[in-house]
Amino acid sequence: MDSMHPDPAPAPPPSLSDIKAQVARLEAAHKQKGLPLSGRIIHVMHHLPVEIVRIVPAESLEAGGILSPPMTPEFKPEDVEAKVESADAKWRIHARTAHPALVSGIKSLSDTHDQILVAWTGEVLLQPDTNASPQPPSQATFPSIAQNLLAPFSTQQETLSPTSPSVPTPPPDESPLMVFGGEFNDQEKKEVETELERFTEVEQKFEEGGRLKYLPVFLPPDVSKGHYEGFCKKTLWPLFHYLLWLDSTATVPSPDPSWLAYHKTNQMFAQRVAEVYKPGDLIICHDYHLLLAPKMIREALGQVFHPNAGWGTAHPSPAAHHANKRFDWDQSQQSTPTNANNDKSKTEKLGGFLSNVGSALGQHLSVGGEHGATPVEVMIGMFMHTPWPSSEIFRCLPTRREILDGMLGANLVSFQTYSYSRHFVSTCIRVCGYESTPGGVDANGQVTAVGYCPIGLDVKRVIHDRELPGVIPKMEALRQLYKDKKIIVGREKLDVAKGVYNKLQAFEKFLQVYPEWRGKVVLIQVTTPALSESPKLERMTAELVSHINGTYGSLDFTPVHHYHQALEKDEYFGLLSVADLALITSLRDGMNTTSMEFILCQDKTNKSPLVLSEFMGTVASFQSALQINPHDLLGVAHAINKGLNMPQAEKEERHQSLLDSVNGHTSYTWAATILKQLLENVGGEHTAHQTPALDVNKFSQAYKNAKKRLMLFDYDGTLTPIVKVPSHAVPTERTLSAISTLAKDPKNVVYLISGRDGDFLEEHWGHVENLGMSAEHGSFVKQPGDEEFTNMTEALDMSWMSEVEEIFKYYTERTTGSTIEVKKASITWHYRNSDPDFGEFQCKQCLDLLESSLAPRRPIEVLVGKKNLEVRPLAVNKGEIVKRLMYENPDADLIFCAGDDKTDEDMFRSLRTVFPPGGIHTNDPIIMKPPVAVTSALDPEEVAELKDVELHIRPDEIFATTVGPPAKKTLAAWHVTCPEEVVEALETLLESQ
Ligand SMILES: O=P(O)(O)OC[C@H]1O[C@H](O[C@H]2O[C@H](CO)[C@@H](O)[C@H](O)[C@H]2O)[C@H](O)[C@@H](O)[C@@H]1O
Repeated sequence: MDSMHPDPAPAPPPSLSDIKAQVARLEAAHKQKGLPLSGRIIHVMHHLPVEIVRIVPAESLEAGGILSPPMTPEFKPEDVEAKVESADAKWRIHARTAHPALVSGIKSLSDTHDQILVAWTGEVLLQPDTNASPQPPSQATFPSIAQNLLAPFSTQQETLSPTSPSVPTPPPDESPLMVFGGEFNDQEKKEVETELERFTEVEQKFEEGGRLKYLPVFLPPDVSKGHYEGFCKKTLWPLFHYLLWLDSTATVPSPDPSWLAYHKTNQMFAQRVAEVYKPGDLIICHDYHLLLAPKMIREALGQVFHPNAGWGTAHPSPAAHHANKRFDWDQSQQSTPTNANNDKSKTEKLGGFLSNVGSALGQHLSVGGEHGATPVEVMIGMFMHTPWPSSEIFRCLPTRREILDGMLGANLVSFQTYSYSRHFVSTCIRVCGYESTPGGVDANGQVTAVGYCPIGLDVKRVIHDRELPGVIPKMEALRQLYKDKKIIVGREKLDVAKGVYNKLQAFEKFLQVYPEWRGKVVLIQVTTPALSESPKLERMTAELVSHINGTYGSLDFTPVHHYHQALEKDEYFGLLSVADLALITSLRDGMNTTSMEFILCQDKTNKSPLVLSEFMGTVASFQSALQINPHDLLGVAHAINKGLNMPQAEKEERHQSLLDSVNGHTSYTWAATILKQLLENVGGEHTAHQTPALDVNKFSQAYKNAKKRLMLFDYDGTLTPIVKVPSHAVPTERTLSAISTLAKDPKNVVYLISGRDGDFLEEHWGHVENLGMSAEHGSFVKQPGDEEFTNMTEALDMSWMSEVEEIFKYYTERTTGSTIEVKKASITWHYRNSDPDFGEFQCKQCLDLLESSLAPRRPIEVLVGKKNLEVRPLAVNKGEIVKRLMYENPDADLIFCAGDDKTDEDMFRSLRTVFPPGGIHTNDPIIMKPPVAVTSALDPEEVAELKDVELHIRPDEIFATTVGPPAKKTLAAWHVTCPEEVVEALETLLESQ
């Protein structure tokens, strides 16, 4: 390895067939366990891999109106001021080169799955119908490198080249294209949908595999512009590429209109997904354009999110039931037009159907199918194609929380590299206070798995392109042109993050420190315009090129050839094939496909070395490249020299290892792996089991019917939200009032069962009449009406407290912000206010120490709480207190018990374990023996006098309720999402009596 980077080299990749077999096994296992997978995947990505052209009669374009210039910089607005008058539009669809790795990856899953691709139409181009048949683009339109050789920096129109070797791609007409700047009416939307269906039918005839349907999202132009050119390119892109401070425009206005467009776009995508979703579909959202989509899709599908507790299911309404008739693939296939005559009616049917479902979605939507059926888990994956920055960078984003919560709506978030995934986890911990667990990011009990898998090339396509008949002549021409010279090649967008300027500086340094190479090496640098054109960067680049050429060139020799234009395929692959070295110096890049294409092209020729920036996703897989820090110009110069002098045997060895990596991590293996990762993270214990929302009506009815009720409440996180400082967690008036009213009712026995000490409980709850309290996890109990707490630990050895306190002190001194809460019979170490990562790390260390050194020889139990570690006597816990209360109140015919954290699970367990294993089959009472919490405080003689009691309660009269998301692992039978909902449920209950 030539440099340091944080990513481990990936293990040799499994073959595509192995991954696909794993996918099939996972799907079969899920189905067997009752998860009804539909066999469909809905992909959600920014724009369709097509270009939509609207053909309008030439005479219908006239000055002024609704057109706007396309994003290509060479377009002049004055050329395109025109408007459309005729409704008689026709459409033409072309394949387009957009994200070929992603698109080929998606397509490769069509052999096993029916797929839908939900994406924006892209800018729709307008073309006057001159009745002229389309002309293939002539060579003259795009001057070749050879023709351009001595031309200075120039700007040329970018070519659109087909993505697939076999798909028919009508060449662009030479008549000028303009962008349709208006909104689509319903008729036009239907027409575009029909054309897309027709296009995909044709496309699929040429491609292997199954069906992939394109479902366009029609964004109003101001929304699509604000979304992409605005928030995506001006805010997210610089942020994710560490360019925040390089561009003064990164200062975000407030409110940021581009954020509103981003939000709106994600919402429109989510609604479009909801229109076609069927229970059992897998949904995969792609890239930074759609970070809010996972959460919004859940919302559009009727799941509700609570910031403190994750996802729950919205209560379905009759409208929802009606709307739950889903878009059916086969039905839509039947209505796929087969000839021009029946196109219209059938497409109208489809369009009408979609818009009906869409409007119903505007109200409520249940994802569970028929009423009463168990809702099918909504399964969402998200893949980030760009880098993910350090949390220190990400936290500058004003909308950071919304973005993270949006992404965490997914079951899985996956990245290109391990280090991006690590940054993401750390960001969730630092920005949101969520926790990192072995399963992923835990957002209050809702776990999102975090993975990584580098994307690769569509190797078949590149091999095909590399062997196009036009490539060899281009290679020969280039060799002839640069006879006796070494060729260094680079091809990037002219975007600061791509590091072209640094590359030129490093090349200059190389010529400075290795004078022997002067006149013997050329750098052919091709750049394509970035969307956010930076005239400053263009100018600086041009100036530096002139400077290098002026300094190191001569009348008949130019060391740097810079072409700011798109290349013809032949030229591009020819150039990659003949090069003696590829130089890629990105300052930050999610992945980089040029380096992979270079490796594939070199397989047929020189096996030339690759000099690669260590700040790119690719680098982890390319250990055999000459890895460089692009900021270290001298280091890059040395690497160039090393590469140019490399012995052939070493070149071949390095090349083989790079080639193995390219062949092992293709776009196909990537897509199959993402699918596998998603399947590994759905239908599990956490996600498949959804604890139902507390049925308040049922609860109220049972409460009304009951003659005696046990009402048991945990405190922190149940009756009051978790806050930073423990002493600030005080009850609200509403909470006090609800609990006081319950406690006043003679039919009720009401207890707080808390980890807090008696003093705290007394201070805030002591005035509530008839309220029982259990403090410090059952170490102290105060019966309703009593004045004092009884110490249940009196007889216990408590000498361990000072030892624990010593250990906690050690960690407190070393963990800024952490504190110790010493109670009477237990002790808590809090790290909520410490650095989140470090606090968690220290907590794990401390836990290890306590469990390995103290717990085996002392009568203690160590509990991991909410950003705390607690140690309490082994003999007491909240579960024992619950048993004691059941024993003391055997005639109770309703029990409500609410809690939020792990210690409260002891209560829920006790409520279950009093019933015989295998359930109750008769009306016979349940015999309960005196529990430890009763016997431990008594002499043996007193114990002997105690009797078993008969309980008459039935499981459905017990409302064990956890506070947290439905997917939380719990023994409770019901859930509410937050403390406010506990109080609301009590208020509803009291009002209904
Ligand atoms: O059994 P509980 O009533 O839920 O009490 C458990 C512990 O809660 C308190 O700590 C937790 O809540 C604090 C206030 O919201 C929060 O700052 C802290 O991070 C949480 O861990 C309390 O301080 C402990 O003594 C209790 O044992």
